[in-house]
Amino acid sequence: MATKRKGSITELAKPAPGPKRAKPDVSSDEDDDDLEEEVPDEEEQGAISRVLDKFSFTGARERSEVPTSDTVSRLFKRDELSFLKMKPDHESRPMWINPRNGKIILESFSPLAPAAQDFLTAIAEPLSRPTYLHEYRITPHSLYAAVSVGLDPKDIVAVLDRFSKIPIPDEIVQFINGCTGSYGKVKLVLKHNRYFLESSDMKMLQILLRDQVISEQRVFTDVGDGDGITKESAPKMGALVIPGTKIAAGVAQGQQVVQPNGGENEEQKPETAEELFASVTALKEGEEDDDDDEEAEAVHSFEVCAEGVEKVQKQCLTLGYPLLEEYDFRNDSRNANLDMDLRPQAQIRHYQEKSLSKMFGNGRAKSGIIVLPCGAGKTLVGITAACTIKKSVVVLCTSSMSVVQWRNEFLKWSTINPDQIAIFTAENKERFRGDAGIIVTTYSMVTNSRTRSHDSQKMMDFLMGREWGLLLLDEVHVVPANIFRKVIHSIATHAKLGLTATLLREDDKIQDLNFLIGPKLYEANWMELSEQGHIARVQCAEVWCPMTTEFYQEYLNETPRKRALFYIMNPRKFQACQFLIDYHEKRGDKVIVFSDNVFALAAYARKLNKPYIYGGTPQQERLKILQNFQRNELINTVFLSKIGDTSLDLPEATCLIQVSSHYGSRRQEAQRLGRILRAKRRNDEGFNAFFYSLVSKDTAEMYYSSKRQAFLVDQGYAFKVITHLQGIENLPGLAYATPAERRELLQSVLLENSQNADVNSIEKETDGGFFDRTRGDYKRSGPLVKRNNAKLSGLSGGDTMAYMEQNASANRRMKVPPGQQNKFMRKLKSDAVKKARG
Ligand SMILES: Nc1ncnc2c1ncn2[C@@H]1O[C@H](COP(=O)(O)OP(=O)(O)OP(=O)(O)O)[C@@H](O)[C@H]1O
Repeated sequence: MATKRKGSITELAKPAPGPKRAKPDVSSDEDDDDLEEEVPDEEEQGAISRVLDKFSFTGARERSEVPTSDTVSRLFKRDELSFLKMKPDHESRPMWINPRNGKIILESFSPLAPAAQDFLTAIAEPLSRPTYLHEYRITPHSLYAAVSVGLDPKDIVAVLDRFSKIPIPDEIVQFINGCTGSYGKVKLVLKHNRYFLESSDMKMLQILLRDQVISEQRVFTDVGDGDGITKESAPKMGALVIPGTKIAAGVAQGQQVVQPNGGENEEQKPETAEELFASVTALKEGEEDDDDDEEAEAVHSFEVCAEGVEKVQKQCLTLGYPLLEEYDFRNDSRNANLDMDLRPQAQIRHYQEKSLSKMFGNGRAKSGIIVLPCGAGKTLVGITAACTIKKSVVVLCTSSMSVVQWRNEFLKWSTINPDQIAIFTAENKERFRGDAGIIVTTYSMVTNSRTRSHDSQKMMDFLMGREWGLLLLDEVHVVPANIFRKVIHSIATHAKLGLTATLLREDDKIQDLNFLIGPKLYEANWMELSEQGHIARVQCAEVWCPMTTEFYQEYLNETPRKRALFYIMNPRKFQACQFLIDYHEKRGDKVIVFSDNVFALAAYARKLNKPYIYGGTPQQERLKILQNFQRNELINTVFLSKIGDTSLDLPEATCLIQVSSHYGSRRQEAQRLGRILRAKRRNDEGFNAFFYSLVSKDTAEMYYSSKRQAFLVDQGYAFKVITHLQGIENLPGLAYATPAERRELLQSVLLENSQNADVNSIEKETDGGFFDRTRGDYKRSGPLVKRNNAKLSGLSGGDTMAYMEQNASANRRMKVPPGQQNKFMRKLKSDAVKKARG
């Protein structure tokens, strides 16, 4: 495809020269997603939605053109496209574009589909990609990302027209032009620890400077201080041309081969789909290396203060001029080089290379986000980016376990000297040797300022007192949480690369990543990677387990917040779990059973005589269990709480059974599936990994289950429903087979429910601390124990992740309205009021 591409990313890094359903009857404060993620701040949300509104698809068409003459068309609502005139050769073209909402539907079985898919991932957001029809949507953010990787609006329209069954609607052309006109024209550049807004279009900077929010953040620089605009010279910015400066955006636009609306130059008309796509994208990639041949263009700039960068970025987005962040690392002589290359055995896979080419397309490093499925090798992508930039790096991870894994992966894949890669966790506060190096740490280590020790503070001063070449953000979807976003600007870094498999949050803050980190540079297709054998093929099933009469009775009698334990501990669910473990162990599979609920986790594991790991399991014991699981033929099943959701590299696991989960979290479902996507035997013909979600029938769990699956279904996974497990009745030693056993189990569940109704013990895994349920306390000193009002999520391992937080609005939501407070609370309050009044 990329005929003119000169150097691959691998070479660069190698040594030179070489749908909504009714909610169940649970109280609102039990909704997981509210607990887990913040309600968007109105002001922040407004900024983004204003931009989106500015470019939204509305208009008369939407209401008037939905046909009413037949009964079927109505069902398609806004996706009813029969009014559109098809091109005569529409059958050979793979795509429809909906003029009402910018939605694109792609026939994935068309011979042109692979090329169209490559193009669409560059310009649109993938919505769903099942087997035959894929859905994408063009949004302002997706177009911003397209421009940032070097695409020109005219070319975008032209290629769309080539693939489309209908002529490109005017609305779409206007939308594309409207969104892209100003994108990528203004850049945020870090030079000598100072931030500058840079543009080759002076008028753009003038518009920005007229804005009060931006001008307040401006720093006036001395005359002759390089690129700055002085206070005196600011009004006549036309005079401020920096001679000999290269093209600002660094986005070299290729020669236009295809023209809008099918008006292509016949002589240059590309023959194949590949050529067509290459004419727009690959050609540019090749040409972009020809920077030196380009005519030098003047660049204008002004400085903004470091503390005001987030405000400026947000305001620029609001005004419709999103900032592009690029790092000219090859010409950075101020920061020391880090002697590090990829080892020869590191063979970057094609999708890894493609994602990195979006970051380094023009020889500079663009900040942004790369989205790859779990187990597809995000770590190696991050390492390759670091080896390409060859400057100091900070890596931020979600847990101390992944900190260790990241360091090990750096040592495995790169030639970095072990002295030059240091770990900053509760146990380790080393620095690297020499002028340049890598620090791997957790988000919570750099944000937790209250309990900081002397050594930690020294380390933080080190992190914040120097310039870094690259900030690698693992699991970047956690960044929009208020506690983490501050840290992004306190570490002065030239380039930021966010990595995630699941660019989704249940709140709307995922959009904030566009200005906190940068645009989404690349998103891989899960199904495609699984077909190519890079990740395992997975069979997904939801197993419906009927509730036993006695459990269902108690379930119905309980208040919504106490119901969960009954559907989790349902004896029929337990039996299904036992049966599936037995079946898969006999097949030779290695099985992981997930339970967020720690009581259930321990109860299931003990009854089945299997090892289990939760937040309170000491590090040594965890490692021992995991090693046994990997190497010992007798240990084929391990039970894990939520701590196993992410960053656990267990290539042996081939079957996953989920008995309890974090309500409707789509992200958790995807991350759990990720644990078996690394299945070692994935390349064997006909080999599948298995993912079972056990759901108690006719309970709230069914609602949550369908909500959880939404993301994976959009990625093309099909969930089968199993209503009966053949042969379960005949399993020797089937647990809870007699009414007496089931009654006993019910008693223990009732007891557990009443004991834990008043205290919510929140496990915390950060900084090596953990909640020991047997001792009822944390094993570390410091204010790590958190007790608050009854919340069932605390019974689970559900609060272990570093990114968990309760914000003010969540607390507000939990507040009981004055009239509904209990007597004791009312008395306390009135006593306090009386006391205050004297
Ligand atoms: N190019 C490659 N060649 C060989 N092995 C690779 C390559 N890329 C990744 N791997 C291996 O694939 C496995 C998964 O990689 P990695 O842990 O980086 O996945 P991930 O995308 O970070 O997953 P998760 O999101 O679940 O953490 C690792 O064992 C890694 O060594």
